[in-house]
Amino acid sequence: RSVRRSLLLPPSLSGWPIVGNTFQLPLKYAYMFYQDLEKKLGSKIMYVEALGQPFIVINDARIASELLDKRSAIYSSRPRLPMFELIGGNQFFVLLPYGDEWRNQRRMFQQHFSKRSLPREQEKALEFTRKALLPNLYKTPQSFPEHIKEYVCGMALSMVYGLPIKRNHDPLFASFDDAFNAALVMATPGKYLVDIFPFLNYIPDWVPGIPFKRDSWWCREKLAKAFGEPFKVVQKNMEEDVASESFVSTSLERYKNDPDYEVSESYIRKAASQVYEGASGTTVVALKTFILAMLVHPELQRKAQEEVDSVVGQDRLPDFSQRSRLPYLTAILKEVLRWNPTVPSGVPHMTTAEDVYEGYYIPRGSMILPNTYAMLHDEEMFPNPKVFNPDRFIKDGVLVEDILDPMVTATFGFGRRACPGSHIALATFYIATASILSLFDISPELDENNNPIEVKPEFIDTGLTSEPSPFQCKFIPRSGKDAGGLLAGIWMSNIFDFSLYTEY
Ligand code: HEM
Repeated sequence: RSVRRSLLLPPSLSGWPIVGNTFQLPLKYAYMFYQDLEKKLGSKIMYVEALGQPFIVINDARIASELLDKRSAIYSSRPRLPMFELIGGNQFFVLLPYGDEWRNQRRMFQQHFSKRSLPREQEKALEFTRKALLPNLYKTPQSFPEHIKEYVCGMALSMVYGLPIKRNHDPLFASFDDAFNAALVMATPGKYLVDIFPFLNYIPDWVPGIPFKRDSWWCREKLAKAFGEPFKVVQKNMEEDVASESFVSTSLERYKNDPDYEVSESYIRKAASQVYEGASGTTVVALKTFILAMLVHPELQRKAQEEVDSVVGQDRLPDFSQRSRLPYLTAILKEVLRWNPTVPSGVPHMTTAEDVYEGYYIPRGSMILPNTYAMLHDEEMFPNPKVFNPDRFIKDGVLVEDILDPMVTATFGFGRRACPGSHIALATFYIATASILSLFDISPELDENNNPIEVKPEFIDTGLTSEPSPFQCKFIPRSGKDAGGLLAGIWMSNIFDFSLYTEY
């Protein structure tokens, strides 16, 4: 029996019969629209409805935590995206509904990528920073967006499959990118009628000329090939006893005596694809936002460089031992995550039972949108939220505690679905940024008359992330530092495994 009785839904826009608010809701920059809507409705929890689907929008971190953290037993499912399921997108457990398959894949992920084993991932991040990111920025700085992407994706692939990755243009990147781009285009909500009318899914496969079926087979094959091939290589390497430690090899070993081995193997293969997907776009966006912030605020860049130099010194590169002694850099990284929230609309959750919150009725099957952008741009908590100002997070050289911390709250989601890779993301974010600041000045590119090209920070809503609009800049080795010598020292050292950059 419903608890609804005479309860009201959260404040809402008035809509039309049947279609509800469908035509009032924007497809792009929805997080800004909902931030404005909060002012109109005077509430940080709101209700909208599109074609019968209820949405609860939450603009406040406390409310999000009350519901998604504290009542996570009923707030942890995901909405179904029929086209995404057809192309095999449900192999990414980020999109699986709450249930056993999701639980099993997430458990496998957390067994390998636990906080306890962070030092292993830190070592990998350090290695890729020093042997891929920094040399690439040194040699061809103008291609920095490509270097950042290859750095993050290479590291993710190495963590997952343990296969050697080339420093540039590894064939695995192309195959994964190709599959992902195809999947992203197809999964754009509303591109195919099946997303709006899921019953179309029941048209038998033999009926000719159904575009969504044809396209979905094509894309499914691409995804299966991209994720299947490296998985098979790891299995072969394990048989020959030459596999490196990775998520796939350790998980296959862990479950080898499982009576349901075949099921576990398929979960491991699917969960592996998730790491690449989870890590790549998000971490790349955070790093690009950092570069943009440093470019347009040279005075803050200088201050952070001074701090890094004073702790790390002139003749070596940063490592993880200095992390806690760099509070100003930490404040900058918090501000980067706040200024341009990486996943501004959050990833939607779905309720599996009806609920009541502060007298408002929350229907079962509601899509819950934790509006990260609104939480991190709350004017009361963060005055002038559009201004990049790391001083919000630090006072007299000490990190302040009575402020919402974007490294802990909102950025990485909520409750049982919160990002299980946040510790790896933050470690990568730290080591990449500290190393860049230590070795390079990020400065404006010059035009044909040798005048600095002015860059205005702008961000594009890609559907999932908020990506800085393309911009140019230069990475100039810092004066007084022997950047080339420091990098050469790393290449000569035998601490690192050079096979990392052999051909795949
Ligand atoms: C700056 C970097 C990153 C950001 C901002 C980010 C953010 C997020 C967010 C917002 C979610 C959804 C949380 C929710 O539903 O409440 C998520 C889920 C997830 N992330 Fe991340 N993430 C980042 C990096 C990573 C990395 C490096 C990995 C892997 C090593 C990763 C793996 C995952 C996985 C597996 C999920 C799915 C969790 C589930 O549905 O149970 N993420 N992430």
